[in-house]
Amino acid sequence: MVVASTNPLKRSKKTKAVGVPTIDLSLKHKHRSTLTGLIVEACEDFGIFKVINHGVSSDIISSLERQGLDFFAKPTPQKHLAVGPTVPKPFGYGFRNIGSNGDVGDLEYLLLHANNSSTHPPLFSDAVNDYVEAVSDLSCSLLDLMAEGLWVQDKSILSSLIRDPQSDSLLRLNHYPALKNWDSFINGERIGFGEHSDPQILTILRSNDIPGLQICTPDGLWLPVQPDPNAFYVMVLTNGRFGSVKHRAMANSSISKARMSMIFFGAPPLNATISPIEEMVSPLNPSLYKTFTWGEYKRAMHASRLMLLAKALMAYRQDKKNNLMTAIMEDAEEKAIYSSSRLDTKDSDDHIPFYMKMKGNRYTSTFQAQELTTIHA
Ligand SMILES: O=C(O)CCC(=O)C(=O)O
Ligand SMILES: [Fe+2]
Repeated sequence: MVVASTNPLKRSKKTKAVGVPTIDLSLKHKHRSTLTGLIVEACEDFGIFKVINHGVSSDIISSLERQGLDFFAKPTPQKHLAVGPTVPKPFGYGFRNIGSNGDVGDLEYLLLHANNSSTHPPLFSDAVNDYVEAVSDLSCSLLDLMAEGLWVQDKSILSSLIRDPQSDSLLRLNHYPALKNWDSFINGERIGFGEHSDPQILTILRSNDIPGLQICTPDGLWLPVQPDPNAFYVMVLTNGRFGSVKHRAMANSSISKARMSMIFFGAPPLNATISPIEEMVSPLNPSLYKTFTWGEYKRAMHASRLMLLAKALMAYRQDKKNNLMTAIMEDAEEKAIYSSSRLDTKDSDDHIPFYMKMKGNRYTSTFQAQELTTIHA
């Protein structure tokens, strides 16, 4: 099955070409084996591909897009209210706005549990459900094709995890507001969503026509991905053979239009055991990871992140005068060097949104200092 890969992506020389491979799903019936081969190649060489003729109705996509944009256009208190006070963290509405001196540009988002409608904004729950159903089906078709391409005996071994009613799949809407004026662009490129690899089985991303998404090549070069509102971008991972590509999103550089991306993360149920697909393991290609459940994996990621953030907060408090948080920390286990970045001057001490980069596992996150204090106490 699937596990996160910390290995660099395995790519051949031919992947130097700029551009992401396109997978035409209309070939599914007549040219199936060609298609499965192309999907496997795209996963191995790029870690990302674009899907066209995917069969998801444009009405379903535009309905969620319209409702999402209406939601983000509301004043902030109403956005919090619209998702409801009972929604447990981390679901609901979040924002990241760390000001003009910070490393991160404007981003706000809505994070929903795909299978738990209590996390869906009641105002557009139907649009969310329709979209989730359509992209889950697409994910399952792609995973079945992938399994076929890998000559895995049980073709539905991956898709059955997503189909499971208990699957831990998520839906995220990211909103990158338009620039207020060209002056806000004087600092050049700003990062809207820092570099990371998604940990789930697969990611299905769709954005409107405003650019922003970038992927990282094995040489460390950032390549912009051309936005295509009629297509989906797919990232997949499994036992180091397919590495989910490292990516980031730049803050919006359009003065007239917001960028909105809608991202489905297909994940197993929390209690599902995560181990490599049997056919992928051999004496020459042993399992890279010990077996654990998806829930255990998520908890471990969360714990290491919290530890890091607690340290960063303490460093920030010690070095508040110049408002620059330079917390360089060594993680005892991983010996990874982490660096963090600047904080907003405008927020109060107890409520500091901050952003940091962990070089060790390339995870970028924004947390509220308030939450941290509680956790740390
Ligand atoms: O908004 C985007 O285009 C990318 C966001 C992303 O990578 C994520 O939400 O995991
Ligand atoms: Fe991502």
